[in-house]
Amino acid sequence: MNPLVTLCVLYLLERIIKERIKKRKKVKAPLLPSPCGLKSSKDKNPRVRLVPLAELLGRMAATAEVCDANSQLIVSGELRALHPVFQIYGRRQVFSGPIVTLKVFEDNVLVREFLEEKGYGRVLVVDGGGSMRCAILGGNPVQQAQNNGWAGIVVNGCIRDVDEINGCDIGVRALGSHPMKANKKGMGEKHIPITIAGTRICDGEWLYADADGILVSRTELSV
Ligand SMILES: O=C([O-])CC(=O)C(=O)O
Ligand SMILES: [Mg+2]
Repeated sequence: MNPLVTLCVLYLLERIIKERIKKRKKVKAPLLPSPCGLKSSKDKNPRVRLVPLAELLGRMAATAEVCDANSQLIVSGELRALHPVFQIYGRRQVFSGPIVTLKVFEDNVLVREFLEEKGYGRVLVVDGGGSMRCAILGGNPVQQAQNNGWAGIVVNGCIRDVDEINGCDIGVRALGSHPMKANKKGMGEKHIPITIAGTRICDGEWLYADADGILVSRTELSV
């Protein structure tokens, strides 16, 4: 073959292969914010993807095992355990996912707003200031969260419609239940660092929950 033709063919082949590799690298899931304290780098930034429940459960080690295998991360503060103050609700006892933080006080408008979004396997962590005077999460938004693919909801406050919530395929943790509803003013702050159950938690960190307790990790843990 003419050397010029050979060169052209090789050049074209190289371009086709490079295009294919580029297409494969594209990830469609949304990019999460970097947890506070982490440099924002694409490599360290966890991406959310839809994970089938079976795969999720298959991959997730028990929180006790995670603690035993990661003493260095505990010493450095990258892995923390929430104080054991939460009651367990919802059908999913074991759940994990990237964290979305929300701070409200006796007001549930922003809680509902978040759970109306697609969840992509995320966990909504709500600092409700520990209020024992009303419920900031009810059965309707939990149903929606289940249908929208949220993995779980952790509430530093109270919930209501417990029977309904216990029928939902999602993990819910809260301090307790209360029959009274919350205000509807829409006050609160999204995606800010919060401190609940003795633990500082940032948006974009990872939460792992099972019957033994709740862990928060700066980054996704390989299990
Ligand atoms: O209405 C409320 O504030 C809470 C509630 O019961 C629900 O959302 O189902
Ligand atoms: Mg209700």
